[in-house]
Amino acid sequence: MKIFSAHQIYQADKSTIQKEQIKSEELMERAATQLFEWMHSRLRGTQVNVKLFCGIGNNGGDGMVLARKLHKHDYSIKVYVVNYSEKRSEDFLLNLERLKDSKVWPDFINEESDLPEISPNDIIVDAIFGIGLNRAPDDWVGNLIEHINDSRAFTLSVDVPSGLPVDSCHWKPSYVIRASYVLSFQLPKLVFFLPETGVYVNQWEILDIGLDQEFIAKTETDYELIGRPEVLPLYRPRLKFSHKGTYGHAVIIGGSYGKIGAVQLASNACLSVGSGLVTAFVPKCGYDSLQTAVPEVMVLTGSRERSISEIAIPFKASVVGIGMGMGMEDDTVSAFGSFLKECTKPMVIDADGLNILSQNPQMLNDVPELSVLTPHPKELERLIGYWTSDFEKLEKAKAFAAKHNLVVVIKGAHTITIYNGKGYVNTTGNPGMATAGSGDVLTGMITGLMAQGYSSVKSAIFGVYLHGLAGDLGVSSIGYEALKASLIIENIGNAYSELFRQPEIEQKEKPNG
Ligand SMILES: NC(=O)C1=CN([C@@H]2O[C@H](COP(=O)(O)OP(=O)(O)OC[C@H]3O[C@@H](n4cnc5c(N)ncnc54)[C@H](O)[C@@H]3O)[C@@H](O)[C@H]2O)[C@@H](O)CC1
Ligand SMILES: Nc1ncnc2c1ncn2[C@@H]1O[C@H](COP(=O)(O)OP(=O)(O)O)[C@@H](O)[C@H]1O
Ligand SMILES: [K+]
Repeated sequence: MKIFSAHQIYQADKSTIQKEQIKSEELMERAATQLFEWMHSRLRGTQVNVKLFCGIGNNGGDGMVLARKLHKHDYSIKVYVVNYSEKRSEDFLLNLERLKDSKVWPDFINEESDLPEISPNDIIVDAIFGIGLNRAPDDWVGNLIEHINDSRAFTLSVDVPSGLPVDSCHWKPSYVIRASYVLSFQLPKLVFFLPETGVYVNQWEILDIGLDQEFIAKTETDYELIGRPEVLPLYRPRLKFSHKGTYGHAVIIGGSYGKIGAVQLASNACLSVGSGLVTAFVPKCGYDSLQTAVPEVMVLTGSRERSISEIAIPFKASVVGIGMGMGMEDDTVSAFGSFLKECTKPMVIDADGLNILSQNPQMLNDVPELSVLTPHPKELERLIGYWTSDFEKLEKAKAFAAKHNLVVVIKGAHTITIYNGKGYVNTTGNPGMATAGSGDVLTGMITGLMAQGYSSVKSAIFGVYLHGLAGDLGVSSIGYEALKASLIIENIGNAYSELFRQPEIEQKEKPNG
């Protein structure tokens, strides 16, 4: 699903209004009707106190329409207009009048007003700011937002949590609504998925307000949300008359004394995702344990006992995944540098491979184009330098990837794959995956997909998605805390199956036989 910038959403709005020959107030009515129906289908007339905090722009206008509809259906409501500016939008004013016509009189809150009482049992509708936020709220509005957050009442945000910037603008973390639930119009917003801003969004859902589909389809976006519909077309079915050679021979290079497990996890994951053959290259100390732990993986060793001091692969590998647990001994660094010079095919570089590149940036020139780098945030910072916001991080990562023609996988709760100026935001995975070795598993999976002939960027997007899905299936049986990286590997097969599982409704509708 595409992720639009605020500017693109305004354009989609405009295009819809023009094409359907409707007034903007009708689009607002449509959006707010969706909000109302969402609430009404859940509350079913329950007598709770709904307190609506509405700004003076169109987000506030949505709140006005919602209030009118809730009142019409006999809900107990109280409406507050957060009067932060004189520049009220036309549709806000129109719907303020309509609300008054239906005999609801909002309280106007300004700098001088006392903070309204909120009980933890109230339901708050947050319609103060939407995608129009262009600077941090004034202190008195910020104090009101803090007051709402402190109330611990269930808070339903309209479109976005108020105070959260949709695109890069100045904002203040304490002046953002901590939304229990966000009902966002038509398309998801990038900030829902970034570590700094995503924490304000507990759960979110998209409401289809019928924006111009043709406009949405033809608009190029900087970011895309990757879910099942996006990854299914990437899948390449296994062929009946194929053999193990069809699916490539991957080589996983890494490990050092005490860190052979990283290679074991990566090579096991590489096999489980479908690579035809996998060879691991490790220092001598890793030989016995690897052969015992994963008999399907072939093992080559260097001449040193505890670390890699030279890399020699006596056959043509389809793809190499390198770096996990490898260490940064001087010999290892020079072996890695020489190996990069010899390689021309895209590879996957992780962990110490990335750290070596950070310390020896001239080596970046030898990294084959279209290689996949899989940094976690600390490794990324070593590569691209410090950033002051997630927006800046993404821009720097895009510039870095473009400069070297690489795919950069920024790992995190929502891993983002960067390639060719675009970011692909993953939707699978869970906090149980914040555990030792889960990154090694990902590297193995991406390498294994490349071995089978998937392109670098498709391997990264698909691998990240499957990895998260395998983690989600893993925690479903044992919970977050107990998830170990090896259980992610065990669930790779289930993750593939899950991709093709029919939703239950469709299954029920299938004719018998
Ligand atoms: N296609 C859509 O997505 C639709 C959007 N609508 C609503 O319209 C909203 C956007 O409305 P607006 O553009 O009026 O913007 P907002 O309602 O988000 O903000 C109101 C105005 O306040 C000003 N402002 C920004 N930051 C401020 C600050 N810190 N202090 C004081 N003033 C500030 C801005 O000039 C802005 O236009 C969306 O979030 C959504 O709720 C719906 O009504 C209809 C359809
Ligand atoms: N909170 C989380 N939610 C979803 N996925 C997560 C979370 N924390 C970590 N992960 C995933 O787990 C992996 C961790 O990788 P990494 O930090 O390199 O671990 P390691 O070095 O131990 O292998 C990444 O793929 C990351 O996206
Ligand atoms: K809002």
